[in-house]
Amino acid sequence: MNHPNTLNHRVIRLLDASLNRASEGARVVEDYARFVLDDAHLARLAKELRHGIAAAGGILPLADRLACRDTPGDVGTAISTASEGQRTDAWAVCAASLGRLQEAIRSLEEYGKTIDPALGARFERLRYDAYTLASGLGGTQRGRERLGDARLYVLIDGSESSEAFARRVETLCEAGADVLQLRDKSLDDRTLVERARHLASLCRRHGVTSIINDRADIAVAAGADGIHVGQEELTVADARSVVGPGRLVGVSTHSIEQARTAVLAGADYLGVGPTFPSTTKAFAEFPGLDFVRQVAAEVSLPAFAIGGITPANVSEVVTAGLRRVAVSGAVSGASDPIAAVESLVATLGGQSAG
Ligand SMILES: Cc1ncc(COP(=O)(O)OP(=O)(O)O)c(N)n1
Ligand SMILES: Cc1ncsc1CCOP(=O)(O)O
Ligand SMILES: [Mg+2]
Repeated sequence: MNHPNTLNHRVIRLLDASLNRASEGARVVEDYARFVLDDAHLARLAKELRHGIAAAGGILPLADRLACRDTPGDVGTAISTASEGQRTDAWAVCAASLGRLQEAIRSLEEYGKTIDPALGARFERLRYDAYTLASGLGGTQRGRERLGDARLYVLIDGSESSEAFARRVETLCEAGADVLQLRDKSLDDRTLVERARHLASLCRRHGVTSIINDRADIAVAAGADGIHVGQEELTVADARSVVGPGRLVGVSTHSIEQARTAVLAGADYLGVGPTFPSTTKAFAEFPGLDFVRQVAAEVSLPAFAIGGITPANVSEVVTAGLRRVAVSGAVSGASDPIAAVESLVATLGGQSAG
């Protein structure tokens, strides 16, 4: 390995500038996650990345870096582009910094190899960490923009007929549901896609989000807004490869580790549960309200608590920190589904959904 003092001082100068760029970029990203999103998970990852960059750069003593620094003589300080001065909002600032961060780490990786191949490999790993962070932030941003203040998410089956299904969808849209999911494991594919088309067009008319459970192909064929996948089904990447960037991909999660993984995979929202015993689906384990509290404490991606939630217990979910819930039995099994929707919406209302 070359000792830094024996290196061409111009390479040290370049590495010094890239280290500054990378750690400053990571700080700008960390500030967005921390202060704009209130997202402890992504802020922690950005901070860890910043520290990883500083630790890898520690191979160059600060005294050597400063000795080689020549800001007044830097020909690049006078070069600027019009787009650098224009940032429409805080996300545009964060997105630009994510790009700069990745570029700076790439420069550190390539020129770092001239000091020690292991340094190049270290920055390569940090570059992948930066890509993963970007995916988590991008998904979080997209999910928050697409789902806004959506609070009540209702899962429905395909009903006994097309007409009954359309009536049910209309009723739930008018009553105040924000998201409707077609979840029917018994219908044949032709009937499923026919119901899914009804769902997509009626929801679009009412400004309600339409989701298809499990089936990315049917979501695309029907023109629905998105797909929901479980832990044993398509991964976010595989679902995304089918539905594209314009549709939502939601993921069921049952632990905080699964929630963190789904965020970094670029999910647009999370299902968080099961919260309570459900009459719709049997479960061996219940992460319950503790899991709701964990997600609320560190994830800013839209997260819907699910499982056994009713008008009678929904306030416990709100107290635990989530104002978004997904329900099935509480609405479909109610003698008065409209009243059930209205009661849930009333309890979930108030401050921002987060
Ligand atoms: C919003 C929402 N959350 C969780 C689920 C459950 O999905 P999954 O774990 O894949 O189980 P099935 O619904 O496929 O039985 C969901 N559908 N929606
Ligand atoms: C599909 C699913 N996944 C977790 S809970 C659940 C069922 C939700 O239905 P209910 O609100 O009736 O418990
Ligand atoms: Mg599923």
